[in-house]
This record gives sequence, C-alpha cells and structure tokens, in this order.
Amino acid sequence: MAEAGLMARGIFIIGAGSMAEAFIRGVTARGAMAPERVAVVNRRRPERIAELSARYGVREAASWAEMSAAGLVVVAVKPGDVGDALAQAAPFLTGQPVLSFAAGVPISYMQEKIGRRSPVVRTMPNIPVAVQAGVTAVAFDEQIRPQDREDVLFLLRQLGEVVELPETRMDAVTALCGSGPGFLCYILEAMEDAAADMGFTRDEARRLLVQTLAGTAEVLRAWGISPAELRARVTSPNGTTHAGVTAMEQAGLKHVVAAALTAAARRAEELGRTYRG
Ligand SMILES: NC(=O)C1=CN([C@@H]2O[C@H](COP(=O)(O)OP(=O)(O)OC[C@H]3O[C@@H](n4cnc5c(N)ncnc54)[C@H](OP(=O)(O)O)[C@@H]3O)[C@@H](O)[C@H]2O)C=CC1
Ligand SMILES: O=C(O)[C@@H]1CCC=N1
Repeated sequence: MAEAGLMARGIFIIGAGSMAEAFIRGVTARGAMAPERVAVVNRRRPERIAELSARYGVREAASWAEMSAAGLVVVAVKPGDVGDALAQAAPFLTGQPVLSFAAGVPISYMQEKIGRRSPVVRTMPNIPVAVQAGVTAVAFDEQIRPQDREDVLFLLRQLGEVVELPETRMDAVTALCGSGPGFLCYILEAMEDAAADMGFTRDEARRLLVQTLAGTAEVLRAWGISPAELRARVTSPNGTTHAGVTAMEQAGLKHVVAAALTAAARRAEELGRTYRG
C-alpha cells in the first residue's frame, strides 16, 4: 500500500504566534486542511494554544514525538529561535518537508540543524497572509518530492498569492514584499499627516486613504495595466495629479524609494549572514 501523502498525514506546527495563527486560519478557512489534523507545540505560553484551539479547532500536540507521523512540519518561530527549535525537532523527523517562515534563515543552516533528515522549504510571507490576501515567496530545496511540493504550494495558496523563486532571490523579495506593506504604510502615514494639515480628522483621512489604496490595487489587477499606465489615466494635462507628481519628482521620490528597497535587501542579506557561520 502506498504511504499516505502530506495532506492525509496532517501538519505539526512549532510555535503558536502570529504567523502560526495566520497559517492555521488560511489552511482551515476553506477546508483545505481539517483542523483536527493540525497539532501545535509552543515554548512558554500554553494559553496561546488554548486560543488557537478555541478559534480554529486545532489541537495541542501530545508530545514532540507526534511530529514523526505528520506530513508537514511548520517552523513558526522567530529567526533567532529556529536553530533551537530544529535541533529539538531533528530526532522526530521522518523525511517529511520542514517549512520555515523565518526571515533571513538559509536552507543550508536549517539542513545542518536537522542533520539533513528532511527537505526544507524556506518561505517569506507578508502580513496580508493574516487575511488570506498575502504574497508568499517560496524556495524549495532540491530534495523535495514532487507531490509534497504540490501539496505545500496548495496549502500556501490558501494564504494568498504564491511565487516560487530560487533561494538567491529571497533577500530581494523580503525587501519588496515582506517589508513592502511597511513601506506602503509609511507613504500612507505621510498622506494621513498631510490630510490632517488640510483639516481632515484622522478617521476621515484613514477611511479615504485605505479605500483609495485598496481601490487602486483592485483596478490594477482588474485592468491588468501597469502603475505607470494607471497614473497616466488619472493625470489630466496640467491638472492636479500632474502638479503633485511634479512635486514628487522634484523631491526625488523615486530615488528615495530605490534607496529604501536597496537598504532593506542589504539588511536582509546581513541578517542572513548571521546564520552562515
Ligand atoms: N509577523 C510577520 O509579519 C512576519 C513574520 N515572519 C516570520 O515568521 C516567524 C514567526 O514570527 P511571528 O509569528 O511574528 O512570531 P511570534 O513571536 O508571534 O511567535 C513565535 C512563537 O514561537 C514560539 N517558540 C519560540 N521558540 C520555540 C521553540 N523552541 N519551540 C516551540 N515554540 C517556540 C514562541 O513561544 P513563546 O512566546 O511561548 O516563547 C511564540 O509563540 C518569524 O521567523 C518571522 O521572521 C515572516 C514574515 C512576516
Ligand atoms: O522587518 C523585518 O525584518 C521582517 C522581515 C519582513 C517583514 N518583517
């Protein structure tokens, strides 16, 4: 008889924080994974597991040994805790994929910690995965079996878009998509401040700006056009958008944004080096 696949064997999650919760919510929301097939362990806060059980129906793992039977092990701990968590997990791994959300932690480091007992899947999600509208970049190591790869992609798609990339692109995608919501929010903060100066209340400004952002993203997607084309469509000759964009150009906004992305990618690379020994 063929060995049961990843989906039938269920998921073992190490860590019960925000990313674990976003993943659980995503994979259980539309029935991709039955919640009773998801087992969770946490380090110090048992109340977090109780919360996740109450909200989603997942269960506390009876012990770390339960991991052996799982089809997928998810490491949802802070980057600095990945080494300890994987060293603790290693004896219980039986060749099922180990998926990590940790920013900057390379596959080679994780493989070393688990004594190469399982294929590793390195991901970089962004915060909108919490509402199933995220982007997750994913890099597989070569050992992954084709069916496991398909199952992992299916599960990650429950959190939003999935983009498969070589691991060498992870620092750049961390800057673009991992930090991206932070950069867009910084621009919105500036627009909110300007709106306050124009006499709007914070609440009014936020309602207006959030819908402007969401609507712009929606129209870009629906019409399949580039940001430059959409900008051209809203820019009347010598009109208001033209005046505003000219002020942005004069202030060097494109250079500022390029510098921000370069700084973020460089920092991702520096953080990654911590794990290269
Ligand atoms: N949040 C985000 O926007 C994003 C997060 N990520 C990545 O996701 C990962 C998780 O982040 P996040 O969920 O925000 O972190 P949290 O701090 O919310 O959660 C981490 C959890 O891991 C638990 N933990 C730590 N070490 C162990 C261990 N050895 N065994 C069992 N449990 C352990 C902690 O337990 P306790 O608190 O009880 O000690 C805590 O519940 C990070 O690596 C981060 O880089 C990636 C992209 C975006
Ligand atoms: O700021 C950070 O370092 C992490 C990685 C991507 C989003 N947050």
